[in-house]
Order: sequence, then C-alpha cells, then structure tokens
Amino acid sequence: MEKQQNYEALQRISRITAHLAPFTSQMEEADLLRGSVCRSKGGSSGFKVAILGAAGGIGQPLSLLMKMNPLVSVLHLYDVVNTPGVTADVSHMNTGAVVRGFLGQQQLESALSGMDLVIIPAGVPRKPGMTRDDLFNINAGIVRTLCEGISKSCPHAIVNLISNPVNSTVPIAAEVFKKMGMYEPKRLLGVTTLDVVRANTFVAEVLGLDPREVNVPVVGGHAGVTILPLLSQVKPPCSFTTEEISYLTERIQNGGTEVVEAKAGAGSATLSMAFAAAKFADACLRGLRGDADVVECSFVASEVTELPFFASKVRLGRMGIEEIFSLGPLSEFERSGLEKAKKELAQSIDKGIRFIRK
Ligand SMILES: NC(=O)C1=CN([C@@H]2O[C@H](COP(=O)(O)OP(=O)(O)OC[C@H]3O[C@@H](n4cnc5c(N)ncnc54)[C@H](O)[C@@H]3O)[C@@H](O)[C@H]2O)C=CC1
Ligand SMILES: O=C([O-])CC(=O)C(=O)O
Repeated sequence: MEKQQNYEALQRISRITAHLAPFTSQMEEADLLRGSVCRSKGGSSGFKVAILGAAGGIGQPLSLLMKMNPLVSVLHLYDVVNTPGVTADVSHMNTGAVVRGFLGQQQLESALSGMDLVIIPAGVPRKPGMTRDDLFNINAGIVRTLCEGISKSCPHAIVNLISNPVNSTVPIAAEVFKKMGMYEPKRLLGVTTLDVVRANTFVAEVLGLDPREVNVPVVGGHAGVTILPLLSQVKPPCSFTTEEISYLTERIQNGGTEVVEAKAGAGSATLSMAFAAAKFADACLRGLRGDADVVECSFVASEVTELPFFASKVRLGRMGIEEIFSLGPLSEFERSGLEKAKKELAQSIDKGIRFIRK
C-alpha cells in the first residue's frame, strides 16, 4: 500500500518536472522535487542570516560555522560563483538552519530579503607584499554594490563587514546607506574580532595561560599601526616587561601579514577569520535576542575620539550597538600608539568617504 502511494507520488513529481524541465535550471528542478516530497520546511524560529561572498576562503568555513549556530533558522549563501555546490554541501548538515543558495547579482535581492544579519566577506584578499589598502580599488566597488542591495532589501539588518580594507569599507558602507536614506550607525559593524582572537592567543602563550581565559581589548582600526592592543587592560590582570609589550604589539599588528606570507600567494587568513567572524556574528545574534552583557570590539561610527569611526569595545543589544565604551586609562606606550593609529585611520576613513561622495 505504502509502496503504491510512493510510486504514485513519484509519478506525479516526474510529470510536473517533465513539464517544467525546459523552463527551469537543474538547481530549481531539484528544489522543486525536494519541495514536493518534504513535509517540514523547518526554520520556524531563530534569526535569518545571509553571507555575501559565501563561496570564498572565509565564506565557506563561515557558512559551515553559521549552519552549526542554533540561533540561526535560515541561512542564505550568496556569491557570484560556486554557491550551488557550497549550498548543496552545507545543506546536508543535520542542524536546524534551512540553507538556500543564491548566485549572481540578479539573485542578490532574494538573498537579502528579510534578513536579520548580513555578513560580508566578499572581495579579494592580499598577496605577499601588498597592504590592505592595495585592495581598495576592487573591494570598494564590491562593498558599494552589496550595501546598495542591503538598503533596498533589508535596510534594518545588522551588517558585519569583513572585506578589507575595513578602515575604508565601513565608511564606504555608511556613505552608501546615507545616500540611500537608510543609515543606521548602530547596525553597521566592521569586524575586527580576529585582532582580539590573535591578541588573546599570543598573550596567553607569553603568560602560559589558557587562551580562552584571556581577554585583550584591541582598539583603533584593522591595519598595521591602527591595530592597537591595550595590554594594560588585559583580563585577567597581569603585567608585562617592556620587551614583551613590544613583541606582543608588533605580532598582533602583523598577524595578518604573518598569515599572508606563510600562505605565499594563496590568500590571507580564512580559517581563523571564519572562527572570528562566527564568534562575532553569534555575539550580534545574542544581542538581538536580548542577552545581557554581550561585549565585543568592533570598528564603528564613534565619538570615542575625534575620528568619525574607531574600533572599541561595544555592547550589543536588540538594536545593534547599545553602548560604546571609552578607551579607559592608557599607558604611555599606548598613548603614543594611539596618536600613530589616528593619523593613518583619518586618511583611510577619508578615502572611503570620498569614494562615494566623489
Ligand atoms: N576583517 C578581517 O579581519 C579580515 C578580512 N579579510 C578580507 O576578507 C575578504 C575575503 O577574503 P577571502 O575569503 O580570503 O577571499 P576569497 O577570494 O577566497 O573569497 C572572496 C569571495 O568573494 C566573492 N565575491 C567577489 N565579488 C563579489 C561580489 N560582487 N558579490 C559577492 N561575492 C563576491 C568571490 O567570488 C569569492 O568567493 C578580503 O577582502 C580579505 O582581505 C580577510 C581576513 C581577515
Ligand atoms: O591580512 C590580511 O590581508 C587579512 C586580514 O585582514 C587579517 O588577517 O587580519
């Protein structure tokens, strides 16, 4: 009896798909087939998250990690290449989130529609000898297009911007949103978590501690001297020799370059970055859910210094950023680092703003 019913159902499906085959792509046909036999659509509660650049070096492991996040009910994977494969692969994981793939700019609107959180790792990475600013010419245009899409399809979503140079791409995103009349500064966050992740790891190595128990605030921006670890504010409280401070500061500031050189032309940090981005996205989702005391460092619109954007500790909540913490007492070494950081940051921020206003 059951066999007969299954056979009839398959006959019905093949009649439908045979009729539609000339008009649908292979991917749409497979979706239709699955839709006909699946009773549960899943994804009834939780947050909707889109990853733009999901097929890339960061995008793929980040897709995997977000599929594992129990706060995510719907996961949209968008890229200009290879999303059918990544989506098929990730969608087989038996975790709660429903995964859908979107390919090419004509599908950007559908990818973004109704999203609560949009994570952007789209863009080219560095090769040895390049600075992050050398990526500006290509990545600025990519970020502009994606942010225009966000303004149209999910203007109230939280945006986590990973694409480099972060010190310029966040101001670019802000200018695009302003131009579209949709700027919500509390919802635009540049992802600098990898600097904190690295700082925690390197400091733990020096102190002989478990890196999960160390917390180093890293402020300023996300390139070279703009990355300013506040070693005087490490938790648990500790002290360093002058030699340790200069070793740690330099290693944290050059962490990205260390990976770029080790990869020798095959890109920049992807796995540690996906880990950091997933950690930051999870904090944003816990904030949206209303959890208390969710605090992370991020590059945001700010009045902490005279610059319009600055990375510092922020409290995340239902509206995005709920509080931006002041820098607190700095050591002499950190005060001088802050002056260098601000000089470079001012130029990178201005470059981003001018790219849209020109
Ligand atoms: N904020 C941070 O701490 C970090 C930032 N990054 C930056 O993240 C970016 C991505 O790095 P990877 O994943 O290693 O590069 P990748 O080249 O492996 O991947 C980038 C992906 O973006 C896609 N893409 C290109 N144009 C697009 C568009 N218009 N719309 C949607 N997707 C598009 C590509 O097809 C590719 O799949 C780079 O700019 C890199 O510098 C990397 C590490 C750390
Ligand atoms: O260094 C790069 O180009 C990628 C990056 O931002 C990082 O690893 O911190």
